[in-house]
Amino acid sequence: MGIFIVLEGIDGAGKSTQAKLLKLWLEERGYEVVLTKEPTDTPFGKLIRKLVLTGGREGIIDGAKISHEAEALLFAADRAEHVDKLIKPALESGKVVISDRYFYSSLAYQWARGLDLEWLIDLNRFAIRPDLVLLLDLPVKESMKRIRTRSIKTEFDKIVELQKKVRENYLKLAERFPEIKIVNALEDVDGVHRQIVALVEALLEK
Ligand SMILES: Nc1ncnc2c1ncn2[C@@H]1O[C@H](COP(=O)(O)OP(=O)(O)O)[C@@H](O)[C@H]1O
Ligand SMILES: Cc1cn([C@H]2C[C@H](O)[C@@H](COP(=O)(O)OP(=O)(O)O)O2)c(=O)[nH]c1=O
Repeated sequence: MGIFIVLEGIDGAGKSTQAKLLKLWLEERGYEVVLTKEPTDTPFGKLIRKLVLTGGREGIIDGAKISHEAEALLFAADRAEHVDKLIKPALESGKVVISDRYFYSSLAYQWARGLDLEWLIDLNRFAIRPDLVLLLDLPVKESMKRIRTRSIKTEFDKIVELQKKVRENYLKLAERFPEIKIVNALEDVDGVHRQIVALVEALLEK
């Protein structure tokens, strides 16, 4: 059976940067690595980007923003296919799977939108639990600097408010799910990579 590692964190935490570095580090040590992400690049993921990530401008009914429940169901549908068609087969063939976001994003973000956490956990019960979840944690003001969010003031304040709630949710989830390990994402790229390597080495030694 392969090894399943997930990177989580608020927008701009450094997940994609670290996922690429971790893939290289593992490949240099002879592991076969599949790097993937959620939302995926399948039709499900494309639909999510169209309906959800455009701020719902292209909502199903005359551009109306879709409900948070429908959003959660879309992310879960994308994940069901992701697990069935990519993650499970890759693990069964002994590969290391690194996913940039997974069901913990649904818990942190959709919970921040006011949905019931237990419902969200139930909705994602099919999702196989990773061996290690690397939570890249940092203050929102730093992450916002990194992604240089360009938006009008009111929008920006709303984004910051949401990201603060999401960060708090992730930290609460880390108390509930032992597979989540907190990484100080404030350090420079190499400093964050070194923290991640230490956690992955500990996992590989198990
Ligand atoms: N440790 C770091 N310190 C400073 N900037 C970083 C760090 N890690 C990534 N960045 C930069 O921050 C931005 C967001 O990084 P990215 O990996 O895309 O984050 P995410 O995938 O979590 O949204 C990119 O411009 C990236 O180059
Ligand atoms: C996977 C997932 C992501 N999200 C959110 C987190 C991010 O704000 C957004 C995905 O953005 P991001 O991870 O940056 O993907 P992309 O590289 O396509 O921009 O979707 C959820 O709300 N729930 C989920 O289940």
